Amino acid sequence: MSLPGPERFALGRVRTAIDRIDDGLVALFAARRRLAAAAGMLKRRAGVSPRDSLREQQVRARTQALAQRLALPASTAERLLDLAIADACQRQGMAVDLGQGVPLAAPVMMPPIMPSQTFPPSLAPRLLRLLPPPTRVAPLLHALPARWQRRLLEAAMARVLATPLRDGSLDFMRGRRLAIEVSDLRLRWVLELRGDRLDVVDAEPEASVRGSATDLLLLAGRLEDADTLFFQRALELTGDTELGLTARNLLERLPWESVPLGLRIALNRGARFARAARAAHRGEAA
Ligand SMILES: C=C(O[C@@H]1C=C(C(=O)O)C=C[C@H]1O)C(=O)O
Repeated sequence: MSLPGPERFALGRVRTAIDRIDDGLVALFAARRRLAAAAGMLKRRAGVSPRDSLREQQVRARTQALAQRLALPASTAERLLDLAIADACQRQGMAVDLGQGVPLAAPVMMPPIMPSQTFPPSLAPRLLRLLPPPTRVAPLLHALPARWQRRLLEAAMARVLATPLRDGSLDFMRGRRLAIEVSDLRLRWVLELRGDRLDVVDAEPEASVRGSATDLLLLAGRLEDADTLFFQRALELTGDTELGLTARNLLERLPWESVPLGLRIALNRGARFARAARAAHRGEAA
């Protein structure tokens, strides 16, 4: 196909974006399949029928409502759901039939799971192992436009670092560039203090802090301190050590009480969850 230069260039960019979306679709299907396996395991343990046509109707209705909002044709959404539900049924060892032929077993109501109810210890790691590890989530995150990733990170930092940004304890970052690298998610952002906000910039960093998503979450959620993580080589500092160490000290002294409570709880829960999932994947007791 011979296209003039600008069109060829633009088509290349569009196709790269399409490839990312396709990666995201496959990653999402893989994640859905694992969750279906978890649902299957729970239903088996509870002794209820694996097929639940009422739930399937709800799943389809929700998806159609979203498809309509996003101007996706109803027939496309329907075929997507046919595929997803057939895959879930197959994963749970059911005959794949989308309700057109064999009559379905009557749906069985499952007892609601109470918030205080926790999974028995033997079940939790098995369920957690069904979640995709961060390396599998990476293609999904890469499907998000870089601009959105930046905005999310900038908004999160503005909240977490509101107090040090106001009281000047971040002034050492002015004009300096520090990178945060999430190794297993293959993400890297270079941060610079501009005015009264930390911006994600397109430039080479002077220093980098590198760690896995779980270790960085453990640090942010205050479940692990920076020294321990550096000592275990779970966190790595490269480049200008002084800048890196000053940033680390600031993290350590971060007035945690000034971080909004909801965010603190979310970080703490997220970090605990990531730690338990990692332990389950490694086959350790969490
Ligand atoms: C995943 C489940 O198992 C089956 C598959 C469903 C789905 O793919 O959404 C929904 C109901 C069940 O027939 C479930 O019960 O939630």
